[in-house]
Amino acid sequence: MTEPSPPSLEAISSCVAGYDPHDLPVAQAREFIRQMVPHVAGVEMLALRSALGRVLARDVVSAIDVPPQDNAAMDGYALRGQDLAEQGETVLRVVGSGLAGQAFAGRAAPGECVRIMTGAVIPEGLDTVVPQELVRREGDRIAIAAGVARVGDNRRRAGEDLARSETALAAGRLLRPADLGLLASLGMPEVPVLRRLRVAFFSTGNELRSVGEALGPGCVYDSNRYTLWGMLHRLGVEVLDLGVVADDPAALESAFLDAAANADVVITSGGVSVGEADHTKAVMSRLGEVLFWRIAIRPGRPMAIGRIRSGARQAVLFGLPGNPVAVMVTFYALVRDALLAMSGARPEALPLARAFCTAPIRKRPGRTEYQRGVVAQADDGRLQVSTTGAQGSGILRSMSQANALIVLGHDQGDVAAGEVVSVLLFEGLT
Ligand SMILES: Nc1nc2c(c(=O)[nH]1)N[C@H]1C(S)=C(S)[C@@H](COP(=O)(O)OP(=O)(O)OC[C@H]3O[C@@H](n4cnc5c(N)ncnc54)[C@H](O)[C@@H]3O)O[C@H]1N2
Ligand code: MOO
Repeated sequence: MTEPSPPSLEAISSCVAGYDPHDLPVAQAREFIRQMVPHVAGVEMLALRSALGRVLARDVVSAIDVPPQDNAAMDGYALRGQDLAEQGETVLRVVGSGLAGQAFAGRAAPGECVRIMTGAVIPEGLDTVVPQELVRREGDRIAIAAGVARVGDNRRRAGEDLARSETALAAGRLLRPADLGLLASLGMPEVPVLRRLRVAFFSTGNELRSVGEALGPGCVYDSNRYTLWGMLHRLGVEVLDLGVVADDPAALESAFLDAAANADVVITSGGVSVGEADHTKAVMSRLGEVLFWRIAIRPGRPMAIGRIRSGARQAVLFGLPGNPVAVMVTFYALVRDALLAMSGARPEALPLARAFCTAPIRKRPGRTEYQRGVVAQADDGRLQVSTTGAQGSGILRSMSQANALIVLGHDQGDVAAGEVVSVLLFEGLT
């Protein structure tokens, strides 16, 4: 059997309404990429802790009730709700006690109750737990005032967290700390996850020097491999750093072939604009099916997208612009979700918060802008945002100082002080 060949880039572009490679709105670029990227196959079983940040390969269905039995939510006394008097005091005899992991073995008759601790199984026939703070104890009796307890209080039901046969987590879930705990609560020592996506990356440009090297005249240090490494690492993909590649056709070709032979995705930075010195675009085109877009985005206008072949293998290519902020913005706006989808994860839209601007922002309609912002809580409790200052796409400091991206939509014009905008917060709890 042969694998069906993926649709050509031309076929995909004809399916994306409003596709214009010379001025491509971000939404259309994202839709194109969504249709283009294949998904990894291959499942491995991992010990629970090793599965953090990995993609669940199959639905996990609970084989047990969690909790397995009705149990107490408070330290106090388990009783029959029916015994609670509507008026006056209810007086009950204490006939034993139940601890978590050591249930009360006897039976409590009407008019009797059992001392119980949080997590202990509620004895048969009893249905209500009254916290000890609400009870007056005298010898082997307790007295409860009318109205302080109702039938069913503080009873945690069997299966109320997860019922047997219920889907606990669906395939495609990117496993977070709570998920590891949930799987552990089902007693699962191992979990099936998809293999990690392999992403190779390198920087192009003769002016680039690696950290630790001396800077010659006209040279700059290569920062893109560090931001890219960080963003990829956080996504949980396997990263393959192929270094800095000189702007030389043979060196570029060998780097692309190496990358495509060993990875599912190749990400480069630099050499995708209109400059004369660059061989990058020519080599990309020779080795695969590659489009050179001009996206209606700022920063990050030029970008190469396509597929590169190495023998029988084919890798998806993202040729990001060289400017350091453009690399990060295009990664978050266009590449991140694609890598998650390729990894088999169900895409979850990044949460956009709303904040008011402390100062006006200039914005031209007809492109999506991602300005670097600092979000803080204003005195009235609302979120406010201000830009980090100069927004040039070579000013990486703006990204480092920011704690959010201010996302100004395609049709948005100038923003007035006090106007509310969308912000993409960098840090979350997950
Ligand atoms: N005439 C035009 N010039 C430019 C255009 C345009 O449309 N017409 N677009 C500009 C935009 S927007 C961008 S973005 C850049 C993208 O150019 P390239 O992708 O070809 O990138 P380079 O020219 O190689 O580099 C741009 C800039 O970034 C620095 N750089 C590159 N790689 C790294 C790295 N790994 N670490 C740190 N800095 C890096 C490089 O030194 C350049 O300064 O083109 C504009 N020009
Ligand atoms: O699109 Mo470029 O990234 O602004 O400099």
